[in-house]
Amino acid sequence: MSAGDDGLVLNFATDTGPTRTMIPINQKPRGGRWKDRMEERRKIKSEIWKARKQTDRQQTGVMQAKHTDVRASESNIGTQKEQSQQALSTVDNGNQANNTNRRANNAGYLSQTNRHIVSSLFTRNPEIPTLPQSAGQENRVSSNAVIDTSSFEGIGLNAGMLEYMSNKMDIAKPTAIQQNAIPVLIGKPIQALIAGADDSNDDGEFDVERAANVEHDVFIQAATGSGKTLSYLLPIFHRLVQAGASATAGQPPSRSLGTFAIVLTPTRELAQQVLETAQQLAQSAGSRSNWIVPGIVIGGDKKQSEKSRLRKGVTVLACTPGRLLDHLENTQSFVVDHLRWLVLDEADRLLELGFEETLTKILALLDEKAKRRVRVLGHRTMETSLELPRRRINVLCSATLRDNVKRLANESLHNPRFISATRIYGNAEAAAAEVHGEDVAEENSMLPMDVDSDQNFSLPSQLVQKAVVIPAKLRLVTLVAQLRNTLRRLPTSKIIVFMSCTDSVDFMYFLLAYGGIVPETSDAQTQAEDLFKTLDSNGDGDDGNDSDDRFHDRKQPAPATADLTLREEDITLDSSVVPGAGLYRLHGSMLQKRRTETYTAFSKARHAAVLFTTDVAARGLDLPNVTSIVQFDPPTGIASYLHRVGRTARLGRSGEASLFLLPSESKYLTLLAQKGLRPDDETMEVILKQMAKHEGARKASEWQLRAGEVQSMLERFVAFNATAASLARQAYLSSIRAYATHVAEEKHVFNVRALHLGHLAKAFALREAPNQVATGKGNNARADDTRKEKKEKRERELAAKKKPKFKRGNDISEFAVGDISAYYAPRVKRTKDSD
Ligand SMILES: Nc1ncnc2c1ncn2[C@@H]1O[C@H](COP(=O)(O)OP(=O)(O)OP(=O)(O)O)[C@@H](O)[C@H]1O
Repeated sequence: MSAGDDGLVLNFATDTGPTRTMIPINQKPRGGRWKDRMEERRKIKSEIWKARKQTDRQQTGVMQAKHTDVRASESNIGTQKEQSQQALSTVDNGNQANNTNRRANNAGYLSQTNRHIVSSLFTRNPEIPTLPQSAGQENRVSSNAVIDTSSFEGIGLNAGMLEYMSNKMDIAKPTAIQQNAIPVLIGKPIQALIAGADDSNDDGEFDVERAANVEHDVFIQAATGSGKTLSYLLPIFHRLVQAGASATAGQPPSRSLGTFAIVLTPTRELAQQVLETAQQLAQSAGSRSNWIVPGIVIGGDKKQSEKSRLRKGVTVLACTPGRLLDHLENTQSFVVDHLRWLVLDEADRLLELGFEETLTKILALLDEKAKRRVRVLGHRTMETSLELPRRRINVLCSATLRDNVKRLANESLHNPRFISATRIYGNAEAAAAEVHGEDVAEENSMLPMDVDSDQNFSLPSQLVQKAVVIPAKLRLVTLVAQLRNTLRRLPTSKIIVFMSCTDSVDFMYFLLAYGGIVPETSDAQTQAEDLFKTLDSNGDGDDGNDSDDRFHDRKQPAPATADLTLREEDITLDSSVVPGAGLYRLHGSMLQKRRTETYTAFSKARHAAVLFTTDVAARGLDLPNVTSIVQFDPPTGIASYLHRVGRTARLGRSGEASLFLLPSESKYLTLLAQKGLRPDDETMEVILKQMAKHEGARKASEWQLRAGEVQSMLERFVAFNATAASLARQAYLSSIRAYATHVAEEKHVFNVRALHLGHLAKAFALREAPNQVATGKGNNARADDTRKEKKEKRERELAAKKKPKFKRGNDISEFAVGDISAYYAPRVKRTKDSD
């Protein structure tokens, strides 16, 4: 093993051995004319091929049985094709039935003569196991839609706001969670209290217990896309508007009173989204409520401008935890004396991202400031005359009810109500008893005790979930097929594709943008392309009628693709691989400005759009009209599954979500089933056949040919474009690293050692054997690595260093490539997506 090698490199090397048919170096024909050498080479290969043919058939028995309909046979192939193959002499497909694939594959490997031997897409794939029976998702009736029989007026919200909401925001009726949460948060009881009594005890001191008996903290738990944001923002605005309206004439409220409500979110995008909703509600409040000013403080923005915003006064503040704590500690002009609401949105994600300590500090600081103020001024201050809650109301929102969320609830909520879409749970006595550690009747408990915390989440019932088991080699082409099929069915679809790391996002974004453009080729490559065309136009034994124009990829113009790079400023790119779709990408390593622009652009897109993203977009983001989710890389943890698929089927709309799994990962469906999630199974074959059918295949059996063509097209692009090649390698490595970070309970399903790394390379359109990926050196590639090539490579690398392809927001990306040994002992933690 060389110095740079390690276990993984060994793994790469040994893993891929059986898939190749290579000419041993000592048998390589040398000297003589080029044509003679090619002829000689062909003969040697043919010998090796024959020897292995028998083994191949046995090994590929399962896949073969499924695909016997591939009808092209060796005997039908015309003389011209034979000659062309001799000239190409690149791919050994290894069996007769897959001869049609060879034609496709040849296209991708033309420039790779005597470099790499790549196995066929459909051979030597692992067996696809029979999936556990899905429950059949019959209940398609929407579970998170608005309730037709209810109204906001009935709940008692401000009439002026309701009119604006109905006219301008198209929000006229509440959802179930809003119907339950808003009345509790409007806090009618406190108005009764203010009318008759105060909250002082017999000694004249402020009686927290007494106030707590009428102002409830709230835990809101409801399905994704059920309108949780409005269920806490509407009551806040309603009460601020009411307070402003009832203020005494001489003492109108002003923004200088500081912040009345803080909404903490785990990600910057979510904070942005909360801000936008708050701004709309501020508009709805009318000109008399001009003092209600929403604002935002998030990491990634200039702190100075945030400070000056806070100095002017922000009434309702959306923020991420790190930056909020920073301002609480360091910004003198940040007034929280009158804070009346603290909302922890997506509480489970806040905890998952490791914000527990930050939250504890924030809560302690806010409590301390509140006490100091009461000590100095007494509780009868200006804002209490504003008919606002007497103390800070804490609200926790979550779509799941995991143990850590329960703990946070117990620690941070006083006298809480547990509110779900179907019930309001608990009461003050029960809550108090719970807080004091006493046994309480189950029906009175603050949080339901009978539920398994993992199971206690709900998905919209109208959401159609699917699982597709796909061999590694076919993942990429199946993704392309899935996207094309969806856009054909729903031409203005918005699709989100979830990936495990930022490098994969960057790669897929770039690949699907430019990968369908036929690259500008060198003379040798042009010659090879011509041969491929000749081969096609002369028939190849299929039916003699093949033409270059059947599949649109070949009609693409041929601009210079070699110079294409990934540019930070490209918020969206038109896809050459999924025609008609605009592509977007979003991840935690992008500059905040770009993240915001992307989020806004994707949200506003009126055309077909595909967003590649990490889990940064999984939680809470309300991206309107998303019709489909594709989990290209499986989620880490069930909660992540839930939140990812929850980006569609929002507010009563329909939606579908597909989960891509490797055959070795199909056990994941059992894990999902244990949590009550039973996606329908769909086969890769159906997806690929659908694509072929719509793209010119005349016979059902041509689906493999079509898949091969698409794969070849993408591999060819990666081979010819330096940026794509580099992105592909980075993505390949980073995704394996990300794979090693699956949670402990799932490690037996997502075992990095079970990955076939050679096959996996194809999912990144890579033709290099993984050992070359890992070390930058190949076995037989180096033979023709001439001095000139090396010099060119050095120059390219130098140029790339001078002119970075794109600037990263942070120093390290999520799972950025680093030390290979980190696969087995990952040292870099996931970077936080916020702050
Ligand atoms: N009553 C309503 N009528 C019409 N639209 C609504 C209503 N309530 C909320 N919406 C809209 O529904 C979408 C989803 O709301 P929201 O993002 O608050 O859901 P959520 O429950 O927080 O989802 P998640 O759990 O994924 O964060 C938003 O676009 C919001 O404006």
